Amino acid sequence: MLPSLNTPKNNLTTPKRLNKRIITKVPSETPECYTKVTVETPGPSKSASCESKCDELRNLTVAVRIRPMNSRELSVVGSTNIINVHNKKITIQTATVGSSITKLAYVFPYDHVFWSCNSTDVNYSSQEDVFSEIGEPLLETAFQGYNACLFAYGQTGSGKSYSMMGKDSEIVDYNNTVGIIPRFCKRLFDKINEVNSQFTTATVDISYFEIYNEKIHDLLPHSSNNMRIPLKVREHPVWGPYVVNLSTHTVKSYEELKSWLLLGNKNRATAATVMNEKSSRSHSIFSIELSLSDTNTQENLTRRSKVSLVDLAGSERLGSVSNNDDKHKQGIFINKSLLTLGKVISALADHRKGTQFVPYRESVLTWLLRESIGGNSFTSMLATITPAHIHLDETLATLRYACQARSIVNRAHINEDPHDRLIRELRTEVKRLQTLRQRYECDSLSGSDTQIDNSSEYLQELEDLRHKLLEKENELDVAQKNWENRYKEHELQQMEQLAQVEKKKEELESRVRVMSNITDNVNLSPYQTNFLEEVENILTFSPSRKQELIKKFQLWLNKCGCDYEVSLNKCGNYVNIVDSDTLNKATCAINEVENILIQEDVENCLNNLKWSDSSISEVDINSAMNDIYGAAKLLQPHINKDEKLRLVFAKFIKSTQALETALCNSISSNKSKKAVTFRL
Ligand SMILES: Nc1ncnc2c1ncn2[C@@H]1O[C@H](COP(=O)(O)OP(=O)(O)OP(=O)(O)O)[C@@H](O)[C@H]1O
Repeated sequence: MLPSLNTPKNNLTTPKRLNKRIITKVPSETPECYTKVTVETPGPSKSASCESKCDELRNLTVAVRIRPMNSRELSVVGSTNIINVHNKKITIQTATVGSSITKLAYVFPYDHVFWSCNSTDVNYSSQEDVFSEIGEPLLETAFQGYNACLFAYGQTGSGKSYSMMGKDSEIVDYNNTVGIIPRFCKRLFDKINEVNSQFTTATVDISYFEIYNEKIHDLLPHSSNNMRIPLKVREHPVWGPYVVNLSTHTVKSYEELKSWLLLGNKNRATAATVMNEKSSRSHSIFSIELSLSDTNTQENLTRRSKVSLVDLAGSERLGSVSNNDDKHKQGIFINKSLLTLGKVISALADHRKGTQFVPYRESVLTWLLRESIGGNSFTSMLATITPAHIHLDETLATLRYACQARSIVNRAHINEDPHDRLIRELRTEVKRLQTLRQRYECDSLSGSDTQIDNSSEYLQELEDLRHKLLEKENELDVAQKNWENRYKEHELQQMEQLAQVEKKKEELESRVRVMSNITDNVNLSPYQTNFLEEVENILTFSPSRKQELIKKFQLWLNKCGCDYEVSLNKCGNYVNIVDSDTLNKATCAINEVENILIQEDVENCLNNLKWSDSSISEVDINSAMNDIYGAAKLLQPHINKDEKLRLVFAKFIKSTQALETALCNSISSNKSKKAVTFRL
């Protein structure tokens, strides 16, 4: 059942804070048997005074659309149209109550009323009329950087989907009967193309999902299987509630967006057939995120806005759904979102209670639409009704609901970086002061204006103005400089990060290149830290070149009078050097030997060596360990088959690695530099 909203019975009192009392006088020709019922609601307080400099307060804009009677309604005996529309007001004349001849007339004022019953009527509202009245203003606000939301509410079959979407076949050709969503998207791209010429870059991201039985389903999932997985809602500390893992798609044209829209509608329809009447029981939310960057200015100011276009589930009253107890309970569950929406609207509309608790989190729908209803958004509601007398109760409920929603005040602000905002505001202020100063100066020069004299008061005023302008210009200058510094700092950080990434990339590329070239007979120790140097050596030098270098090195050493024996290590990347007198050992990389061109190079190379008196060298350890790892690798496929062996094998590898580290550490602690003096 719908929430019990304050029913406009007799002279109902509604929020006083925002509006004057609207008393509709009963016209003199109205028969006395009609009791006039007046519903008092606030008119839209456009651009109401702002508490915060950057927030704009605005009431929810509420529109009502009346669809034509359908064949079922027309076929009812005595079928009558109970609705009259006059001057943005809807009057409902009820049937005779009981045995008395008293009739009731309910009057509801709205921001817009669309009479769509007969296309031949002069005041008939077409799809385009509806869009231009309630869709177009939201598009404008989205371009200014405000969030916007439009939701359609009404009884099942009252025309919500017709108004919001229209038929898919019509969307394909974009004919006159397409609904608000395709129109909004088409105009969005038309407008982007217009503003693009003014140095603005725009990005459009869309998402489309539905809520059924409190579960969220993505209608545009990356994989069709994902549609079945219900998604969760989380709360971001800054951006508020959002759907986790909801797919978003960046679109560059209306044509591209149209295909996503059609796919989403198809997915919704497919689910509807599977889940029995799902369409009228599910809420669908189509979201557009618009990002506009002003590339004309140095600061590249960016504004972002989110537009939510919502087709709510049909608001069936439970009494009309079923008398069966189980179905009744099911109905309560299905309508939970609408019940909570009613509570939320009631709480927000009731300003008398001040900042009372608003139960947003009682349903997924209200939680997700928190910012749209009573938050940072310009929001419109489209209530749809049928004029048929058989749906009087439903229609009255919808109209009361809509009437109450008019009292909700949203506080919206342009979504931009606070610094961008400061610069924008200062620019506007400077512009205003400049115009003011120019006007004063012109008036003063022409001296024609009798209003202005050259009295000291006037001169003082002009001086104050100049002073204020100078102050604001300085403030703007500082703000822009701060911005520039911040931008430079950020750019520097990015460059550093980029350099690190490049370095990593180079290293990885080198590894990939090396790995793809390494032959099977080259074993690399998993503990080698100078991996690249090691493998570069393997790749750069052919075996014959290495032998050549060893010979050349030996000759240099002999020539310098060093009694050292040199040989290549097993892997072919290091040169083993053994002092023939002491048997101390040292190693150097093969590329160091290649760099030796003159005697001084030999001296440098030998002086950098670390000598070890241990009987084994680091190279010996590496080579021996490589043999162990090689053997282990051969055994691994057999070991992998047995769980116990795998465990033992893992322990073995771990302790082997520990041994390798310990051996290497013990050598390096024994290493010492040795000054080499040549006996020339
Ligand atoms: N303004 C209108 N002009 C002509 N036909 C309309 C209008 N509004 C609705 N209809 C027709 O009424 C029928 C029901 O409309 P629609 O499906 O939009 O209702 P609904 O409120 O979305 O229903 P539900 O809640 O079950 O999804 C459709 O056949 C639609 O074409």
